[in-house]
Amino acid sequence: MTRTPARPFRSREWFAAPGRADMAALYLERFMNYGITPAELTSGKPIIGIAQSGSDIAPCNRIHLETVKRAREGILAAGGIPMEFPLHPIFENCRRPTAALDRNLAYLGLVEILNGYPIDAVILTTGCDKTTPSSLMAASTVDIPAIVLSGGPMLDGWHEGELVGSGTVIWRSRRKMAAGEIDEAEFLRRAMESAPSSGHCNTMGTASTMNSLAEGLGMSLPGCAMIPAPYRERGQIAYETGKRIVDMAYEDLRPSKILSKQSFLNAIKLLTAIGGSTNAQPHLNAMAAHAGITITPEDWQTGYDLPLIVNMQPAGQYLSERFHRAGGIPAVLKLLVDAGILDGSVATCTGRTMAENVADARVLDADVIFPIDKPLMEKAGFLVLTGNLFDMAIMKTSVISDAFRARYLSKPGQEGVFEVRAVVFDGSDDYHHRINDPALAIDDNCILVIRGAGVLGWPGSAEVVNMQPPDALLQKGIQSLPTLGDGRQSGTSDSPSILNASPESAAGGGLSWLRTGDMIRIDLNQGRVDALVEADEIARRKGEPAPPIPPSNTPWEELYREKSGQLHEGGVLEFATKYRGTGLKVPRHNH
Ligand SMILES: CC(C)(O)[C@@H](O)C(=O)O
Repeated sequence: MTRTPARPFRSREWFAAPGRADMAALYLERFMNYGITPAELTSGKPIIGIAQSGSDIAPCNRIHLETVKRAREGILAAGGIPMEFPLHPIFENCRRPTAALDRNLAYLGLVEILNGYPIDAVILTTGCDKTTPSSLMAASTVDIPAIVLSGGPMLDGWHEGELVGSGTVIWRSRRKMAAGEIDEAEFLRRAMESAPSSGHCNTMGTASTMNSLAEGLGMSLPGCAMIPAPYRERGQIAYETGKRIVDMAYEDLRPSKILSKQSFLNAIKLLTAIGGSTNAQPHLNAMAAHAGITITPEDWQTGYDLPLIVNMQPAGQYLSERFHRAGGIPAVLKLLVDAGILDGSVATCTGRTMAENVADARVLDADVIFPIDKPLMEKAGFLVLTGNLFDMAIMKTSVISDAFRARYLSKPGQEGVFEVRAVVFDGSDDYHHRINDPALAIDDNCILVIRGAGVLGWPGSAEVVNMQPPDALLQKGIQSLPTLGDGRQSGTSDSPSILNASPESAAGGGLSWLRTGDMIRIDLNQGRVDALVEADEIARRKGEPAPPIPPSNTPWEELYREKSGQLHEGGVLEFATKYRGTGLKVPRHNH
């Protein structure tokens, strides 16, 4: 039976090359050198790209060297032709000066590949933090049928009978080491045991968050996000994803037909329910911007009033393997749709609505997924903040500890309001160099502030705002101080920082004139953070030299700085957001 695609496949423009038999021959011949026959390429079957994000330097995604084998079989079984190609690698832990540089670079590269080659539809292999947003940003720009295949998290990590989650264990052990409770060898053992298998972070860090949100946006098959990388179901969903993308190619089911304002609002709400990463804020904004959708600070605030229902580190207790067995993202979506919190009518890659996809999903472990009316925490979303130091920053309220609440947020008659003395650091070298300097006299009336950590400053925006207190305070049992910065922090961190402050210091934002010793008033009820500095003094300081930032060290750093916007708008290459649907036109011949 021959199937007629809803829109002629773009690969026909290459391999049938109407009126240009010479070009068709040139396009066809080199694919044969690895065994594809001209008959296959001219048969009218869709060519399905597989954007391979795994490699030795992208270990969180390395599982995709395996998953794509099953994805290829799914593609072939459904009547498509697979063509695998590399995505620029992104490895959050290791990439210096920051992996944020790679998100926009991988985006650019993927756009050019999808646009410039005979690809009719694409599987986006995702895993580590930024592989998901960069791929989805590109899919929106090109707007050919696209589906996310997550690589999945690692198995749960165990150390001496206790769960140890990747990332989270690093920040917790770092504090223990500074307090003199563990040595370096024990630190490494904990880190190693938190990462027991292939896959990305097993906590609700940025990787799990972004893959969960891709599922929540309807861009992956239901259940895809949380299947641990080594599980048999991972190979099975790779096969199903391969089959499904062929159908999507025939149906011409493109990202623009799936992604809507409503689906992004759903994602913001899902983010609260799962206790997801603060990095989701710039990434969701970036994905929306490339899809032609504006997400405002008010839209972000709609997530604040909602409950946390997934009991996963860093906000909760468990890790992803247990969450998967508890029902994973489909079970959470089902609860949220049934409670009327999510709009279940949104489109998804299955061709069905979100509500239809999750109709049969169930919670299988009540210790991990809580009911909406008896959640782990009420009002657990990101608090959106503004003030004289920035236009927008966020605070992840689900990680505020009882000790932090008692110390800062519970002053009788003034709940949620506190004043603290700023100790300002210019980047993390400065922080590490001076944090234990007794001359700074840091105590628990201080807020640690880091600047020069944003898009322009670092460059790229670094995960540095979860600064820990000086060793002397840790040794006295003070686990955290308020922190503020124009950078990001790890999604695996349990620090209730005020972060992603934007515009950043290097763009002339308010943090640029802040001085050590200034008092800062934080009013969580009003959503404000203000330095208590008179207007004429602020004006005087603005005339002084700006805080130092390092020069660009590579050509891309320079170009990235020139073209990227601020974090509250997603930190995207701003000129790029006007390009949408580029794949609907086929570029002219090259010879
Ligand atoms: C653990 C990392 C590297 O910090 C990141 O992956 C995140 O979760 O934000």
